[in-house]
Amino acid sequence: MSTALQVSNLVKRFGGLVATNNLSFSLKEGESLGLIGPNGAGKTTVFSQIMGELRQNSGTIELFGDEISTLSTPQRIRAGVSRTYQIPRPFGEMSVAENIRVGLMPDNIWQMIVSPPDTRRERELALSVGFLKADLGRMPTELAMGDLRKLEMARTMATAPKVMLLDEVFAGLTTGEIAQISDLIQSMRKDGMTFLIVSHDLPALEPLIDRAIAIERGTMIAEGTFSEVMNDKAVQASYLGGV
Ligand SMILES: Nc1ncnc2c1ncn2[C@@H]1O[C@H](COP(=O)(O)OP(=O)(O)OP(=O)(O)O)[C@@H](O)[C@H]1O
Repeated sequence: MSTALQVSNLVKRFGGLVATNNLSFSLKEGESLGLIGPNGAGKTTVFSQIMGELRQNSGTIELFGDEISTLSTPQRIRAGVSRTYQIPRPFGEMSVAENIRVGLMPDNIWQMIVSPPDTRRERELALSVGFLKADLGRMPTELAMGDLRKLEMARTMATAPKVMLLDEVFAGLTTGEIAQISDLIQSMRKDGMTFLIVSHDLPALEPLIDRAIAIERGTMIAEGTFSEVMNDKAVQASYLGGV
């Protein structure tokens, strides 16, 4: 199995704060890795560097063997990595269907102008995350947090990623919605999708991952199976310290 994502010796500083401290980890194709750590540990900052929304001070990020650090965010999305946001970021003036359409847009500007929207695929993606047909025309302002998170998933899936970074996809969801998104992630795993998942909902996270890494103040403190990481003394101290 080839390596999908390789993060090596990543460092990110915000002034005097070291938010990512010489962090290295890799994901094999089709693997699902949990990234855990208390509030402020630096999880979202890692996602932002992988996507190119933040530039690392040093270190490398390789996607399927190619260094992607010099690429723009849209170029990285085209290369096959896509993320959801902890705070959903829909286009406010666009409906559910139109938000998904943005993710489905072809790279080529001319194709974008001449191709009609793929409404069948928009509907398919919306239904797969749990929307009803009647929801397609709804505007983000009408959506509850659970629906906004579902829209994040659908928009991310629309870019046809090979590696998906999921940031707190369960926050604010009902038990039923968590089950629905979990089922969706599991079915994508069966189809070979590679995942890096951040979640404070550890019971929901556990069945979705093959391995976990724990970070504190940007530094990796444990790596292993979910139970190995959760039983690690440094991880337990880190969570207790964060309460
Ligand atoms: N743009 C920024 N400028 C300055 N400091 C930042 C910036 N973004 C994040 N930080 C700091 O970097 C550290 C890591 O933040 P980050 O949001 O990555 O943590 P996190 O693990 O995702 O937290 P949470 O679980 O609360 O979402 C924190 O101390 C945060 O205050």
